[in-house]
Amino acid sequence: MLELTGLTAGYHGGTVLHGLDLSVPAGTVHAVVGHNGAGKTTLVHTVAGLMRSSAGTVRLDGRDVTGQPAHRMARAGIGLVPQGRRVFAGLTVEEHLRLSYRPPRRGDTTRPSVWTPARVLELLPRLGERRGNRGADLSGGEQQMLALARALLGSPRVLLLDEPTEGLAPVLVRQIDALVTTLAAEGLAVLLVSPSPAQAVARARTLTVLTSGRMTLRLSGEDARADATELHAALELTATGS
Ligand SMILES: Nc1ncnc2c1ncn2[C@@H]1O[C@H](COP(=O)(O)OP(=O)(O)OP(=O)(O)O)[C@@H](O)[C@H]1O
Repeated sequence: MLELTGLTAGYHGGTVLHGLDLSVPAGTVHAVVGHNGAGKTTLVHTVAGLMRSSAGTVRLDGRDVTGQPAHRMARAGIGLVPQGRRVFAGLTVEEHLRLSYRPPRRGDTTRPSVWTPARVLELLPRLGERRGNRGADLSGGEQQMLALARALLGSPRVLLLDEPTEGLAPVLVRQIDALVTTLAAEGLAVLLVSPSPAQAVARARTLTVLTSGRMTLRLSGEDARADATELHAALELTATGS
């Protein structure tokens, strides 16, 4: 379970994220939807320990991990799939997997799942076919799979997905969506940030609309699937979306 209370963060003394409260129970997807610049990446980076919050708390399965640096957040069980994938151009798939593999500490039985490179390749067989290829030679979809593989190899409790389908063809978007559902069913708490209400509505137990760093709407995925009018209004979209 990931719990954020009053989370506040920004850059150079300015505030971008204004006191966000949000919780993601294990085994569920919480989608944060908002336009470019709404603060989605700031949120993800703050939770992942890549930026410091100026107020508020981050709790992981009840434990306060606020203000821990990124490597400790990763150790504590936060897996980040960053926007833009961030794979190393010169390293092969196999090298990425080897370098990213961080088994849980001995005796830590609290992870929803333990991921080894072999298990990751079972989930993402395309990476196995491309294991000798360098990051630069992979397609966008393959790079996205590799970014996901890297996060899983820390056997996380929480998965932070920052616009995981950005720039991908519809068939790959569907594959990523299906993977998100599979991973949540494994017991991971998934925080998915997306500019696309369609993707969020399809998968999420709960949705939050973020506008200029503030929550402007929260609703259940079930309600949004039945009637997305309120969601679209919060995003200032027409009922047909755009
Ligand atoms: N490194 C930075 N230094 C200063 N301001 C920043 C920095 N990164 C982001 N911002 C500002 O913070 C605000 C929120 O940006 P953020 O990247 O979190 O939004 P986002 O919702 O993820 O948008 P996008 O979909 O474009 O990634 C924007 O006004 C942006 O200009």
